[in-house]
Amino acid sequence: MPTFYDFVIVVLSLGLFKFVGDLISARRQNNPPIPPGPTRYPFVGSFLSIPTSTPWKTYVRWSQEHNSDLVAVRAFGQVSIIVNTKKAAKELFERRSAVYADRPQMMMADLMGWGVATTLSPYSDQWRAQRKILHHSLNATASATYHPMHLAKVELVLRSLYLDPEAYLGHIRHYAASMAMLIAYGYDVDPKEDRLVDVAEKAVNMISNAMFPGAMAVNAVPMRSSSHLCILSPPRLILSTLDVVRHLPDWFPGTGFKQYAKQCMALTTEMWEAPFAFAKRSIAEGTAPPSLASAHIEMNDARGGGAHGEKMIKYALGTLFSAAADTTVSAITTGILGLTVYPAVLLRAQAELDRVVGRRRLPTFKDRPSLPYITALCREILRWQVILPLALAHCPTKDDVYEGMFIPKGSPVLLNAWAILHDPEDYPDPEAFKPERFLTADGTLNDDEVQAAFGLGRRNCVGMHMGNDSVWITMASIISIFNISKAKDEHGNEIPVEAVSTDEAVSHPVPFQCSIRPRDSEAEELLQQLGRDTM
Ligand code: HEM
Repeated sequence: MPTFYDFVIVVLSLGLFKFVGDLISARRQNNPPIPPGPTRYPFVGSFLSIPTSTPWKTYVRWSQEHNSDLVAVRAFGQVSIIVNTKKAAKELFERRSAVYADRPQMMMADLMGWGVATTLSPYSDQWRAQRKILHHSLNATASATYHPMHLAKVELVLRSLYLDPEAYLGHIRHYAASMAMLIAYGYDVDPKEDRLVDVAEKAVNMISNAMFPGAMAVNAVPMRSSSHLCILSPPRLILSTLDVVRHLPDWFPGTGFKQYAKQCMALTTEMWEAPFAFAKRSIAEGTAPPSLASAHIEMNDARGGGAHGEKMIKYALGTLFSAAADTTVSAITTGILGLTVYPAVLLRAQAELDRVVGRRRLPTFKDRPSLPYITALCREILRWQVILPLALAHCPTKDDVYEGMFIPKGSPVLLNAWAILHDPEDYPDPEAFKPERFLTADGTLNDDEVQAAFGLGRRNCVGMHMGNDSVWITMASIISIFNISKAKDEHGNEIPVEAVSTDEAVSHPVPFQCSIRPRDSEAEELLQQLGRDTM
């Protein structure tokens, strides 16, 4: 990881451009004021106030202090805007979606090999081509065709939890990775150790760390505009700065980040290429199982899409794995955390399952309409510990004004999904894990599908149906078979569990211990039956 020295060098070099930045922003003097925010000092602006830990909470506080839906951080001439209310988020990301469909481009993401991913691509033909492939493969109807795969993989999760409950996180990781790899490439993941999964997980971790505020000073150098970590604005000027920084030799002080980027680039290259090469090889050998890769390669060949079309498929499917696996793991782990800390929720969920499904079989997707409490529980998981608390940064393609506040073209605009999903007006007692908040008085589901957890507007999550399916079937199945509670130490005392999540772009519960045991002999019998069927 880069050192503090890297940080100082990059910040100082950015400062050199402050004067020119001011000149350019003077052009905008006639515009309304930017949204309020923390005190801005000469030269650094509000750089020193940018929070590095749970920033989403600090942004809510600023929003309340200034009585404003939007707050802004201004540092070294660059403005980043944070959208903290549902009203403003709907207006900007949904009603003005054509303006807010772009992503800020980070030099660091590009150096790490992530610039081609659907998630981080600018609003461009490349993004449209990849989004079309993913939408075709992940819309509600397509996602329903993966239900049998979910059921088979969830049985493996249950069996693994039975045999080795302490390693629950590994079992969940295996489930999420194997679903994504199977759907995308027809590739069956090795449960013990799998090179392709290992590589992709490491690459995802590296970008998730690099995108978090304060994690990587070089994020301060944007490529085309910037992200909320990226601190300077005038694009052309920055490009020249970027060229200097990017091409400095590795021994040059302050360029430690390049090593980090190089390590990641090796991983991302393998992540894009290796599984796709596997799919192509199996097509050529006539052994390819049905997968998105084989379907899209066939369609691309039929329409003469050539090498460019194939590249789009490769990046779209590589993105599928990287976007699906980590988020799904975080959601399911959050569910286990919620049940560990709130035992009454587990009992109510088990009662519903017992009434509707009984004890002699596992729940299936067909039971979903009759299990509103389980669905409410899954919504509460996504609301309670928001998985991407600040979603992914958008940026406007032209200058804009919201309620008298100026939003400069190209500035990173962040959806504070955490703020929206923890607004006490909509979610009283927001820190508590209460699935019933999604039920009406007569016990049916209300119409709040926690959209903000999946982002809003044209760049919202294209995999939300598959994400919801994964969380729902895994939670329903685990709850129907296991009791989950706090683990005990060697003296029989409960080990306390704190519901805290990590400071990353994709936030995960901080590792915690829990006890996962079959509910009773009936559950154990069912588990043994699964063992016989799946061995
Ligand atoms: C519970 C699980 C998931 C959560 C909470 C989640 C959340 C999100 C969020 C917040 C965004 C950013 C939206 C924005 O910028 O406004 C996003 C984007 C995205 N997600 Fe998900 N996601 C989940 C699962 C998945 C799955 C399973 C897939 C694929 C199978 C997927 C694929 C994507 C892609 C490709 C994007 C980028 C969209 C774009 O930039 O056009 N996600 N997701």
